[in-house]
Formats: sequence, structure tokens, C-alpha cells
Amino acid sequence: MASMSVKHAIAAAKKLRSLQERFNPGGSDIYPALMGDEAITALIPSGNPLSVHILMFTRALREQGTDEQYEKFGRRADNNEIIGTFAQTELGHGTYLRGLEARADYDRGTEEFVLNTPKLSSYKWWPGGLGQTCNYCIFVAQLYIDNEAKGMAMFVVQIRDEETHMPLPGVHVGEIGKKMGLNGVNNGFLGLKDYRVPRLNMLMRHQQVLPDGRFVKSPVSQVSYFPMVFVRCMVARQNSNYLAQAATIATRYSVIRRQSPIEEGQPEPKILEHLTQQMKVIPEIVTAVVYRLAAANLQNMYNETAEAVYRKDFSRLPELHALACILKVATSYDSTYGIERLRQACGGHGYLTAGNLGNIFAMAAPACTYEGENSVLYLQVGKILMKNWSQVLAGRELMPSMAYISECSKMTSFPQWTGSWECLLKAIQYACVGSIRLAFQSYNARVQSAQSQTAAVNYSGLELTKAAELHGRSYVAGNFYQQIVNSPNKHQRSPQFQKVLENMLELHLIQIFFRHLGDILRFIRITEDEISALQRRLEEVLKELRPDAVAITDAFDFNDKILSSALGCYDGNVYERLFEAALKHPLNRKSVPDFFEAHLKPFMKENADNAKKSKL
Ligand SMILES: CCCCCCCC/C=C\CCCCCCCCCC(=O)SCCNC(=O)CCNC(=O)[C@H](O)C(C)(C)COP(=O)(O)OP(=O)(O)OC[C@H]1O[C@@H](n2cnc3c(N)ncnc32)[C@H](O)[C@@H]1OP(=O)(O)O
Ligand SMILES: Cc1cc2nc3c(=O)[nH]c(=O)nc-3n(C[C@H](O)[C@H](O)[C@H](O)COP(=O)(O)OP(=O)(O)OC[C@H]3O[C@@H](n4cnc5c(N)ncnc54)[C@H](O)[C@@H]3O)c2cc1C
Repeated sequence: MASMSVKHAIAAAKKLRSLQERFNPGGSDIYPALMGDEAITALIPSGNPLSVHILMFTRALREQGTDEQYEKFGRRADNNEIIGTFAQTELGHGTYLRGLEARADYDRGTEEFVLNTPKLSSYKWWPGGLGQTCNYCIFVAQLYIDNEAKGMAMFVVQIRDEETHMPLPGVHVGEIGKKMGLNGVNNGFLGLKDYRVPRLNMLMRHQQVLPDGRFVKSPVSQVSYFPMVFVRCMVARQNSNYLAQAATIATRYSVIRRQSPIEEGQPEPKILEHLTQQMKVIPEIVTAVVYRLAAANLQNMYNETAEAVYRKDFSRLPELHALACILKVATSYDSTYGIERLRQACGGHGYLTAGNLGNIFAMAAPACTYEGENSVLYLQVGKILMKNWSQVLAGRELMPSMAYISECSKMTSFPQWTGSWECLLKAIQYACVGSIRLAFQSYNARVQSAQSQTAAVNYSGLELTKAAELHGRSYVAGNFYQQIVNSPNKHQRSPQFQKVLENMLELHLIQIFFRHLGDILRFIRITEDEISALQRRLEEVLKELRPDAVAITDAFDFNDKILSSALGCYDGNVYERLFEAALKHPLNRKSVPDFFEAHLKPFMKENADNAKKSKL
């Protein structure tokens, strides 16, 4: 599996390189184009062992290294002459970066760093491709000068000989073992013992160690987190893709499969005619669209911020960090939930490997963990919301993506309920701001009672998480609303297409409303009649979108090879493909399985003999 994945990954990397040369020679960002070609990521069902090389190793060299270091290492990495990974997480630490144990001690006598993973828990553990594929890595370690800790730093470390691929002296490297998915990625472990690298192997665009050992601090320490921000942006797009693939499969299957008459005496309908089936499938189609649009927005913001950071303008980093966290969390949580819901919507056949829904789930699910575990990133956003609420109380302006918080904070009560889209969107935003206000009261009370900020964050964690989740909902729904209702290219859309988009907006807003009804009712008075009216609208808009479900998922444009699913094949020959897949199973090569003579027959015979004896 690993060698097949490497073979496919090399083909994908070649394609990526040609895309880069075509789209912006020597430039960096072709990822939107790349992501437009889901083949690159979906055709390697066991995961891409070069993902981290492409997404993190090459970018860290470009963004964290000096121009000279890029010339020495980055160009070769971009050209895939060397293959690297991003080795930050350790066996003992992943979230708490200040707790990382790997260390880099500067030796001014030789102008080298001595790298060590002092304990088993210090071993790097998880980096993609580290086990077998990579010959280099970005090694993240605590920097020490004269045994004084200076914070985290990144080092270019060669771990295998470029000719023989043998691990170099002082390097202990290997595969961490089988996972619930992505088993073609060879996530690895790495131990270093007194491993020396030249001073210029420390990435020094933002912080430097001079030959005499003097340390020049980064103007903004968080810029070293930038490689993670990029992948969070990619995860938002990638997981919306996974959800779109699953939605395509489940939709196509739901218009092929017939089951259970709706009216007595009527023929069995397509299962998508059942309202409850529509409620399982159609909202996931819309969620995939909603997150694809939000991820595209985020990608643009990343590109703008990356250019600003290159000009040493770090002002947009906090907003990008907050949005990258919230979208990475929301997309990975909702896509994972949605893919499982779509699998269940396909009955028993959804559980077959031939349906590929299990593998899509296994590809999507780890995104809730890597690149910042979701609950931790929610707390990150919760902290940022506390800082921004202090700004609101001080009458200061907020970052654009949080402007609604200022607006809602000025409302003494929620306006008359109308049930319009604006009303539904404002209700979600108003509930979010109410949650932020309550969280701030708890958090601030703790800080005022002399609790540390870290402790106050922990003990207010449930309210901070709620506020962060509602902020994510507000941002995503607000972005979708703007794209559908106020987009500058709205007039270029046909009325029919605009109507479909508006139906998707109606469904998304009502679905989020019902998902957070409890949170909303905490701050807004809504009558039973008003809620029942929304229930009717929900049923109505599902019915309206039913005829468009196949067309919308066809528009995702995943071909059969990418979907790799007997349930989602374009020609609809589901049963033939399921049967074809079944006959290919190794157990069907023989009429009588080997285990019959070896195990089953003796077992049954022994039982029969015992039964006879007991009768005597
Ligand atoms: C061949 C072609 C194939 C290529 C194409 C494939 C396409 C596929 C696309 C996508 C699929 C993705 C595949 C990816 C594979 C898997 C990759 C996984 C890689 C990893 O997992 S790398 C390791 C990731 N690890 C983490 O994320 C660690 C998480 N922990 C943290 O981020 C931090 O520890 C913390 C944020 C939780 C805590 O930080 P800490 O320093 O302890 O303290 P704080 O007070 O919280 O923060 C201090 C200060 O900094 C601000 N801040 C924190 N983080 C950031 C940031 N990232 N950016 C900017 N600012 C940040 C924070 O807000 C605080 O600010 P303040 O002081 O309050 O103002
Ligand atoms: C498929 C996959 C690929 C990966 N690829 C890479 C890679 O290429 N490079 C790399 O460096 N890493 C990689 N990782 C590692 C990944 O980044 C870490 O798993 C992730 O950062 C979480 O760290 P951890 O696993 O050590 O969990 P921990 O940090 O130990 O957290 C465990 C649990 O503790 C709780 N928790 C932790 N901190 C807090 C807190 N502050 N507040 C409240 N609760 C908390 C959360 O519930 C969390 O889930 C990968 C992981 C996976 C699964």
C-alpha cells in the first residue's frame, strides 16, 4: 500500500509541479487550482505520503527561511529533488508547543546546533512521510543558547542519505504503525542523538542566532506558527471536498435505491422521496457548498496575509489565525458528522468498502485532530473572542470578520421576529454575542479573582467553546448570505440558478437555527407559532431542492474514478457494481474456503460427536 501511495503521490507531485510552472512559475500558491483537481488528493485512497512535503516542508522553507536558505534548500524541495516533512509533534506533546522537549543547543565554537530528543517522549511522532518517504525534515525544537531557553525554532535536518536512503548516524527513524485510515502516508517517528547541523540550518527569516551566539528575537513570535495556519486553510477546503464526495455518492444512491411505499398500494419510491431521507442528504449537499465558499474566502485571506507578512506587516495575522482555527474546526467537525450521516442514509450497502464512504470518513476524520486538535482550537478562538469583547467594552473597532459582534453589542433587545433570512442570520449572531458576553462575565470574574489567564480559560472552557462555535456559525452563515444575496456577480446568474442558491441559503439558515435553537432561545423570545412556521418552511424547502439534488452534486464534478464508489457511479448500475466487487473478494476464489477442512469441519464434527455421546 505504501509503495502504491508513493507511486501515485509522485505522479501527483509531477502534476502539481507542472501546475505551478503553468500557473505562476516559481510562485507559491496554486493550491486553489490544485484543489480544483480532486484527483490529486482523492486518487490516493490510503493518503498522500507527500502531502506534508508539499503543504508544509516546502512552504516553511519559503516562509520561515531567508532568501539564501531558500536558494540552498527550498528550491530543491520545490523541485522535489529532496522530500521533507514537518516534524513538530512529539510522542509526549502535540498541542502544547511550549512543552516540546526536542532541543537545539548552540555551539558557538563550531557554529553548529546540537540536536537531541533527550527522552522517549521527546521523539518526533506523527509527521507525515517521516517513516519511510522523507530524507529531510523541518525539525521543531526548543532553542537553547548557553543553556538558556529562547523558545521554539525550526531546523532543516537531513535524516537519510540522498543516494542510499539509509538513516544518517545519530538518526533513529521509522513508521509509527497502522492507523484507522491514511495507511499509505507512513507517519513516522524520529529520534536524534547529538545530531549536529550548521548554524545556517536554523530557519532565520524572522529570528536569528548570530555566529557569536547572540539571539535576535522574532518581531512577532506567532509568525513561526504560519505553516500550521496554511494547512488549516487547506483542511477547510479539503474536508468540504470529502463531504461533497460523500454527498454525491449518497444522493446518486438515493435516486437509484427504491424502498418502502409511501402510499399503500403504490410502487416502492426512490428513497430520496422520503422526507426523512431528504433531511439526511440535502442539508449535507448544502453544507459542502457553504464550506467550499467559506474555504475559498479564507484561502484569499491567507494569500493576502502571506504577502503582507513577507513585507513584515503582521497586522492581519490575528484575524487570519482566528478564522483559520474556526473554519478548520467547523469544516472538519461538520464534514466528519455529515459523512457518517450520509453513510447511514445508504443502509447496509453504505457499510460496504465498495461504497467508499468508510474510506472517505477515514480520510476526513483525522482533520479533527491534526493541525491543532479541534477542542483546543475552539479554546484559542474563545480566548480571542474575550480579547475582542474587551475591545468592544472599550469602544474600539474590531477586525472585519468580528464586526457583527460590535453591532449586536449595541442592540438592547432583538427586533421584532420576522423569520426573514436577515432575521435568522441576525438571530445566530445575536445568540453568539450573548454567549460571548456570558463567557466574558465568567472569564473576567475569574481573572479579577486573581486566577491566571490560562486557568481562567480552562475553567471558563465550556462557555468559551460555545461562544467559539457560534462565532463559526455566524461567520460561515454570514459569508454564505453575502455570496447569495449581495454577490457582485449575482446579476450574471440565471433566475433559475439564483433560485436554487436561495433555496440552499434558506435551508442552511433554518437548519443552523434549529441546530442552535436552545442557544437562540436563551437570548431571543420566539413564539411556538414562529418556530412551527420555520418547521413548515424546512419541509417545504427540502421538497423544493429535491429535484435539484442530483444536478447540484453532479456540478461538484467528481468522476467515477475519484468517487471510487459502487453506490455513486454515474451510470447508476449499483447492483451490478456491488456484485462485481463482491465476486472479486479473495474468499470467492474457491467454492470451499480453506478454513473448512482446517477448522470448521472438525469443530462441527466434535459438536456432533459430543451430542451423540450425551444421548447415550
Ligand atoms: C502531491 C500533491 C499533494 C498536495 C495537495 C494535497 C491537498 C490536501 C489538502 C489538505 C489536506 C491536509 C493534509 C494535511 C496532512 C496532515 C498535516 C498535519 C500536520 C500537523 O499536524 S503539524 C502539527 C500541528 N500542531 C498544532 O497545530 C499544535 C496546536 N497548538 C497550537 O497551535 C498552540 O500550542 C496553541 C495555539 C494551542 C497554544 O499556543 P501557546 O503558544 O501555547 O499560547 P497562546 O497564549 O494560546 O498563544 C500565544 C499567542 O499566539 C497567538 N497564536 C497562537 N497560535 C497562533 C497562530 N497559529 N497564528 C497566529 N497567532 C497565534 C495566540 O492567539 C496568542 O495571541 P495573544 O498573545 O493572545 O495575542
Ligand atoms: C493523521 C495525522 C497526521 C499528522 N501529521 C502530523 C505532521 O505531519 N506533523 C506533526 O508535527 N504532527 C502531525 N500530527 C500530529 C497532530 O498535530 C497532533 O496529534 C495534534 O496536534 C494533537 O496533539 P496530540 O495528539 O499530542 O494530543 P494532545 O495535545 O495530547 O491532546 C489530547 C487531548 O487532550 C485535550 N487537550 C489537549 N490540550 C488541551 C487544552 N489546552 N485544553 C483542553 N483540552 C486539551 C484534547 O481533548 C486533546 O484531544 C498528525 C496527526 C494525525 C492524526
